[in-house]
Amino acid sequence: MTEPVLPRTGIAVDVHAFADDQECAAAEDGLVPLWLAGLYWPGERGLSGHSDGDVVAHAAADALFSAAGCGDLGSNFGVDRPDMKGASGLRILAEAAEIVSRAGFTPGNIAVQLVGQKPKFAPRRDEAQAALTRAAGCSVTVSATTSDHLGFTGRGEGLTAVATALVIPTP
Ligand SMILES: Nc1ccn([C@@H]2O[C@H](COP(=O)(O)O)[C@@H](O)[C@H]2O)c(=O)n1
Ligand SMILES: C[C@@]1(CO)OP(=O)(O)OP(=O)(O)OC[C@H]1O
Repeated sequence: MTEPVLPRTGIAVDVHAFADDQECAAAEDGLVPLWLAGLYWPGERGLSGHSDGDVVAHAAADALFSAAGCGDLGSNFGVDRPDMKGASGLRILAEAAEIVSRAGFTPGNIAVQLVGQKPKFAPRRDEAQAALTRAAGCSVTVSATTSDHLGFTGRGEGLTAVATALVIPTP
């Protein structure tokens, strides 16, 4: 009997700290820019990272790798590769979708939840989902929640994103 071809699910979490005062002082206009869910957030303190620190895009990419059994962010992009310095989350997500497709899987959809007090995400949800969906080549939806001022996200020390993805073995 032949095995049924089933979709596969993946899961991922990404965390980045907000840039500290020293990093902001070293930045061009005194504030590290925030890149989140593929969008620039004017006036908001940015995240630390080797890349642009976009937790939403990173969690989305890592969930695709998880679903396809293609390793993870670090095994595909390294943790300090010079060519990834400042890399945008949208680039990482697009490249992850490409890697997964080459491995024989069609990305089905990705669902991400952002955890943090700010920025207030909901007003820009449609814009963010459109940018992420374009990069991934499949539907990406994003919800957001605070942690009720609890923990490191609640204290405004950083952001977390949790993601699931579905991929379908390409016939
Ligand atoms: N960074 C965030 C966090 C939350 N939201 C929206 O607020 C709603 C209520 O959040 P609670 O944590 O108090 O349940 C949430 O459902 C989101 O719609 C947001 O936009 N940005
Ligand atoms: C994306 C990568 C690329 O160097 O950079 P970081 O900004 O460190 O982000 P992280 O989510 O910790 O994943 C690791 C890296 O692959």
